[in-house]
Formats: sequence, structure tokens, C-alpha cells
Amino acid sequence: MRDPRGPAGETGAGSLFRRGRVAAELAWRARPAAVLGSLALVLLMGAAPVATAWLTKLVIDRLANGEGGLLPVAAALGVAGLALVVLPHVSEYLNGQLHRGLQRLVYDRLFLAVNADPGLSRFENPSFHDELRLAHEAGQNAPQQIVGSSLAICQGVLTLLGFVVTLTVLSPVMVVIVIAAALPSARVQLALSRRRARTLWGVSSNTRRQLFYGALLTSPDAAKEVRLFRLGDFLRTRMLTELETVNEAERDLDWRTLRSQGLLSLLGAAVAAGGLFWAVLTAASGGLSVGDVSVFVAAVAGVQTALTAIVSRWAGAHNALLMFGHYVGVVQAEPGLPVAARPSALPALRAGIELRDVWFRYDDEHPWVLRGVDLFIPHGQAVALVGLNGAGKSTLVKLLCRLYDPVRGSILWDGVDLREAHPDDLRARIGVVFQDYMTYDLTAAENIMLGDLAGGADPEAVRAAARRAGIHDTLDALPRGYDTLLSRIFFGEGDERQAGVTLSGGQWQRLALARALMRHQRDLLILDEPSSGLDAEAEHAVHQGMRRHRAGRTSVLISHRLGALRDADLIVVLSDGKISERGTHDELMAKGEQYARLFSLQASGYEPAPEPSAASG
Ligand SMILES: Nc1ncnc2c1ncn2[C@@H]1O[C@H](COP(=O)(O)OP(=O)(O)OP(=O)(O)O)[C@@H](O)[C@H]1O
Repeated sequence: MRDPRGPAGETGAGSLFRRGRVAAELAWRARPAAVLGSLALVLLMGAAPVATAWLTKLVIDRLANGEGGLLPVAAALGVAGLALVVLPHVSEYLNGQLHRGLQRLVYDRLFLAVNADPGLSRFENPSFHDELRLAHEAGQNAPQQIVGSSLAICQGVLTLLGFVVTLTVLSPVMVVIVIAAALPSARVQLALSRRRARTLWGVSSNTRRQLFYGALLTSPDAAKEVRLFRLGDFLRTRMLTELETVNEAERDLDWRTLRSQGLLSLLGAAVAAGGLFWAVLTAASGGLSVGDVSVFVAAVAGVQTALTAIVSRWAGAHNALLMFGHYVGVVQAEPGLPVAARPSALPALRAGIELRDVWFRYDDEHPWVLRGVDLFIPHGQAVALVGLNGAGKSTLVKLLCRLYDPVRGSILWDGVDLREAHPDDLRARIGVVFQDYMTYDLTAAENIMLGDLAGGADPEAVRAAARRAGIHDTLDALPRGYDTLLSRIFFGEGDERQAGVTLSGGQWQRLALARALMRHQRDLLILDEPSSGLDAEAEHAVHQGMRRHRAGRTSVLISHRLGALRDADLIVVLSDGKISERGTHDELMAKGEQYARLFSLQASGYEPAPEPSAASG
């Protein structure tokens, strides 16, 4: 279990008040009519129990004393009774309305805020994911609970005041006893709600791991390895272990709740029984009428019920406010990647992109990945990055896209530091295929179109990009052509439910390439291992095509197949976080260092194996 105090852990009343204000503002924005209706109901439902008790007393006393005027009082009693029955249903309907409106607004703001962060660093932080999951859970109910509980508390206070006045008339001592008996309950409920929020945060990483193992057990991507390596029992056991930790914490909480609330209920019952005993004795000696006894019993029960409702709603609101802190925390957090208040314009690339003494590591605790990289990517030229696994090639690409900022040094786009430009402006000028490209469970056309949503869903542009990536014929031959759903988990839409189609790894890769090529007119094209999964013929065709499209454009290419990079204008070898060699293919081969060694090693793999010598046989 993790440290029980989370980012939204125990906070002062000021902070809770601010969260309450946020919830109230959301509710008002989401459904003002439902909020107004609920407020009116609070008044009616708060007054109805007191009115019913007094009208009952009047009816009983008039009956007992044989007084007249019974009909209007009985009619009023009927109306009050009717209100008690009907109003809760109206209130439930309004609550539903409010809940739906709130959920839409709350999730809209949550995902807007998460998407507004242009960087990646927050998404790689486990704490952020715990916070996000709790924010998501809180978004489901917390604002509704805060608003609903606040209204219920107002209603409870109204009923309580009515019954306190009633009891004061009959027995002021009883008021003091009943209220004093309810105070410990308030304290205990608040302590329990605090503990509940802390427990949830404490086990949130266990819950996340439990969900992760559960998802692996059912994921189509993992299904092959899970079966082949017989990982099912291993994953299931791990999932159950995490679940057991969560259960243990919840069991402890439930036991504390049972113990404290059991004792408090006994105390409440003893006070009510004592009061009834006093009322009956007083009535027997002529101190109270029969109607007085009835209103007294209703008042004691009413005060206790109202107090219990207030305290438990208060505890519910308190718990919801603590949980809502995760939501407010995520929605109001500063982005992980700062955006300049007045971003500089980023015009079309004219001279080139310069990396000036760029140092980068993913975290203060991680080792340096780049250590003082100086590189100029001239406009209109193709620069290839080469290096062993883990050399930092993809990291450099992510810095070029400003998914992170360099820790030291800077990257300049025609002299403008990328930190000064808006990430959206930069990204509008870039087309990228990442090594770990996405496969979307959408149609083939949509998978490509996502590369240029701003350009509109032009089917001709989609087909042209697919042709450039060499995937057009494959997509055209699918059961519904470009409109075929590419998915293993969803059914297609339309009259007939049609199972999705799955592409091969290489076909998916070409599709990802087509997505990037929707932006082939952009200033900078980055291709990180665009052909690693392609067969030799396809790779050749793709590289030929790329060569044509790249001509005169600025591009950064990464590939372990060095043959595909040999015609780049500049080849840069990254090693140990620095540039160890740079030059054209011929220059680097002539130098005879790492590049030449790697190139020769690969080329030798394609040469015929030497005949075994007679001696070795
Ligand atoms: N998100 C991340 N958080 C922490 N470390 C990372 C992250 N991404 C990459 N690294 C580390 O940074 C180093 C460089 O990784 P990078 O992916 O840039 O290498 P690469 O040269 O592209 O490798 P490959 O040829 O295998 O694709 C590696 O040691 C890797 O473990």
C-alpha cells in the first residue's frame, strides 16, 4: 500500500469550500432548471414532516375533545401526506436530470484539461495515472453527491428547526438530550469519511495494477503470449493478490464503521425510549394531551431522523469533497509542458532546425539520454539518424516534436526556440510516423484521415496517401473497401453486424505511414522506423516512393536498415548520447568507424556464405 496521504489528501476547510463552489458552479451550468426545482422541493419537503405532525395533533385533539372544524384540518393533513409521498419522486427525477447534465459537463472538462497538456511527461508518471483514475471515478458521482447532499442538509435543517421548536414547546430538556446524543455521531461520521478517502488513495495503485492484470487476461494483443507462455495463472494470481490488498483495507474500514455506528444507534434508541417513557407518564398525570403525546413522539423521531440525515449527508458530502479534490487537481493542474503566454509565430521553415547543445533525461532520477547534441537539419535536406538500440534516436525525434523540452540547451526553428512557439503551431508543420505507431479500431479510411483532421475528410486525399504508402490495393480489396472496420473487438455499424477485419503487422505499418503522408506537404517529415515490419519488396517500394516525395523537403529518417538511408544528405551516428560521426554515406564509409562497421556487418548478411573448406569437413 502507498502513502495514505495523496495529492488530494486531508485539506483545510477553505480548500473544501473551494471544491464545493466548483461543484455548485458545474451544477448550475449543467442544469439550472433542475437546480432551481430542487431548491423549491427542499423547502416543501423540509416543511412537510413538521406540518404533518402538527396537523395530526390537531386532528387527534379535536376528535378527543369533540371540537368542530375537523374537515379543513383533515384536508390539509391529506395534502401534506400527499406531498410526502409525491415530492420524493419529483426530486428523484430532477436528480436524474442533474446527474446526466453534470456527468457530461464534468467529463468534458476533465478530458479537455487532460488533452490541453501538449507534453508527454505527465502521462509517464504513475501518480498522475492514479490521480486520473480517481478523478474519473469522482467525476461519475462526486459533484452530484456534493450538490445533492448540500440540498438534503438544507432540507434536514429545515425539518430539524421545525421539530426543535415543537419539542421546545413540550420539553426543552428533551431538545438538549436529543441534540447532545447526535453530536458524537457527527464526529464519528466525519472521521470515517476522512479515513475512507485516505483508504481509497492508499490502495489506488493496487486497484490500478488489479485492472491492468485483468485487462491483460482479456486483451486480444496479449492473448497469444498469454496462451503460449501459459501466463494465465500467473496473471490471475497477481490480480487476486492486488484485489486482496484492496479488500483487506475495505474490510478494516467496514468493521470500524459497523462498530461505531452500532454503538451510536443504540444511544439514539435509548434516548427515544426515555423520551417516550417521560411523555406517557406526563400524559397519565394530565400534563400532556393525547395529541401532545403524538406530536412529541413524532418530534423526537423527527429530530433524530433529521439529525442522522444531516450528519450522514454531511459525511457523504465531506467524502465526496475529498474525492472531488482529485478531479479539481487534474482539471486545474498546470500542464507538464509549459506553453508561452505569448507564443512566437512559427513561419514556414526557410533555413533549418538547429539543436544547440541539447541535454535530455526523462527524469532527474534517470540517466542522461542526450549529452550535448549539436546538429543542424538544413531546409530541404534529408538527415538520417543511426545508432544502436537505446542510443537516443527516438528521444531526439520526440524533442523535435516538442513532446518534451530539452533539460539544457535549445532547439531552434529558423532561430525561434521551440519553447517560445505554441506546440500546436509546431505540430501543424510536422508529419510523423513513430516507431510505436497506433492502430485505431476505426475504418481504414478513418485510420488514415486522422493524420490530417484539419484538412477535412477528403476521400481523394486519403486514397492518395494510401497509394503513396503502397497500401491502396490492399484496402480497396477489403470487404467494404476503405469503409471496412479494422478491429478485432468491435462490430461494424450498419444494417448487418459485420465483424472487423484485422491487418497484418506490415499492413498496419503502411497504414500508419499513409496517416503521416496525409501531411506530406508539411515543412518537416519525420519517419522513425517506417519500414521495419515490411517485406523486402514492400520496403524497396516504400523507400523508392519516399525518396520521390522527400525530394526538396526537410526530413529526418531513422532506420536500422542502413541501406535505406544511404542516399540521405547527411547521416548522423548517435552513440552514448552524443553525435560520434556525421557525413554522407561515402564519407562515413571512407572513415571506417562505427557506421562503416555496422553497414558492412549488415551487407555481409546478404552475401553468400563461404564454402566450407575441405579441411574443416
Ligand atoms: N518514456 C521514457 N521514460 C524513461 N526512459 C525512456 C523513455 N523512453 C526511452 N527511454 C530511455 O531512453 C533511452 C533512449 O531511448 P530511445 O527510444 O530514444 O532509443 P532509440 O535510439 O530510439 O532505440 P531503438 O533503436 O531501440 O529504437 C533508452 O535507454 C530508453 O530506456
